[in-house]
Parts: sequence; C-alpha cells; structure tokens
Amino acid sequence: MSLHLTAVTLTYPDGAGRLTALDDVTLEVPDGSLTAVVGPSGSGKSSLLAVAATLVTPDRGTVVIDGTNTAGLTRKELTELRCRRIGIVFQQPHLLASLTAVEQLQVMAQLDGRRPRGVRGRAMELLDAVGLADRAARRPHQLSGGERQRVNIARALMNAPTVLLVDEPTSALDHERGSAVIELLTRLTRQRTTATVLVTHDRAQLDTVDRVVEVRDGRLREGIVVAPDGP
Ligand SMILES: Nc1ncnc2c1ncn2[C@@H]1O[C@H](COP(=O)(O)OP(=O)(O)OP(=O)(O)O)[C@@H](O)[C@H]1O
Repeated sequence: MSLHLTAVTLTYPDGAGRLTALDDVTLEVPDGSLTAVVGPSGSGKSSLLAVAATLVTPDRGTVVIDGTNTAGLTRKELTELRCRRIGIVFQQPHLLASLTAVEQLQVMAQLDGRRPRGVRGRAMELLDAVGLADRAARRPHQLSGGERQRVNIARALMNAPTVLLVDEPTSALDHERGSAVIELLTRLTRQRTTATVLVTHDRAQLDTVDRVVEVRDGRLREGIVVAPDGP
C-alpha cells in the first residue's frame, strides 16, 4: 500500500476561527489501483490532494507513503520523497514552450543536477505508452490540448513514482478526449502499479476506475457513488 491517509484533519485560518477543510479522512489506495475523488466545489478535494502530496501538513492524522510516515521527515527528506515517490499531474499541463515533448520528460530526471543514463530511452518509452512516440520532437504549440495533457501525464511518471496524484485532468478537454485521458490513467496505473488518486468534477468519465469516493464538507463517503451532484 503506497498511499495511506489515516484520520486526517486539516483546518485553515478563517477570520477569528478555523475552517475545517478535511475532517477525519481515512483513505487507503492499493498499488496498481485508481481511486477517483468527486464532490462539490469547496468540499475539500484539492486539500486532500495537497495533503497526499505532502505539500500541506495536516493538523491531525498521518500520511504514510511507501511505508514511511511523512510526519517524521525533515523538510529535505520530504522534498526528496516528493521527487522520487510522488508524481503530480496538474490541471493545466504547464509545459515549457521551448522544449520538445521528449525534452519535457528528460528535464524531470535532471532537475536535481544529475545526468543519469538512459533518460532519453525512458522518456521515449513513456511517450510511446501515452501514444505520442511520433510527436516526440514537437513543441507544445504543435500539440493538441489532449496531446499536451498526455505529455503532462508521461512527465509525472518519469521518475517512476509509486503515488500518482492527478488534479482535474479533463477540465480543458471535451468529453471524448476527457474519457480517453481517464482510460489512459487507469491503464498506466495498472501497468506501473502506482497508487493513483484522481480528483474530478466529472462523474460521467469514471467507468474504468477502480473506486469512487465522495468528499462532502471535508468528510469522505466510502463506496461507489453513482448519484449526480446534489443541490
Ligand atoms: N489556503 C486556504 N486558506 C483558507 N481556506 C482555504 C484554503 N484553501 C482552501 N480553503 C477552503 O477549504 C475548503 C476546501 O477547499 P478545497 O480547495 O479543498 O475544495 P475543492 O473541493 O477542491 O474545491 P474546487 O472543486 O472548487 O476546486 C473550502 O471551503 C475553501 O474555501
């Protein structure tokens, strides 16, 4: 189990008091499985992702990644863990305009100044896995929105993370392309045995995922949720 959140509570300052964004949330994500997190705006989905990414420290509860309780780590150790174990796919691809698709991936492996061997081969293999081997030499403006999002996903997998966190990856895509991206994420999750969490508004695209949980007012509801958003 690469990702295990236990009894996580997160509050933010709110005027004179505190706003509870996550309220006693427990979530286990098995390796090789994709859990989708749905819920209305402001319910706590992004907060959940930020805690799982170790970008935000909860008030209470534990975040265990690859068997390591992150509460016991120094800042430096946390940064290393994030770099090596966690892949994050943001809503917008934020690709670098001057780099080709394959270079966007290569740069990930060289961020810490090392120049490990086999980086280009690994980048090409990942581009192939997302169906973009023939687009490797293109720059972002020469790619479609869906293709840019697939480069974004391949880039997040470059350092072979065990936890993959994905924030609203389909918001800029039409339904068909959005569904294709979710299908791709499900396939990659199984192939690369990542523990994947996907935050999304769109329940219509979740046929292929392993599990759907819903956040409401910071609390997690277990089980498959098929009902549409309430009022
Ligand atoms: N940095 C912050 N400071 C104070 N309150 C915050 C902060 N970030 C989020 N919140 C509040 O915490 C609650 C949960 O926010 P969060 O962003 O996790 O919701 P969400 O489900 O991701 O929403 P959306 O779908 O609109 O992105 C909201 O009430 C929000 O206003």
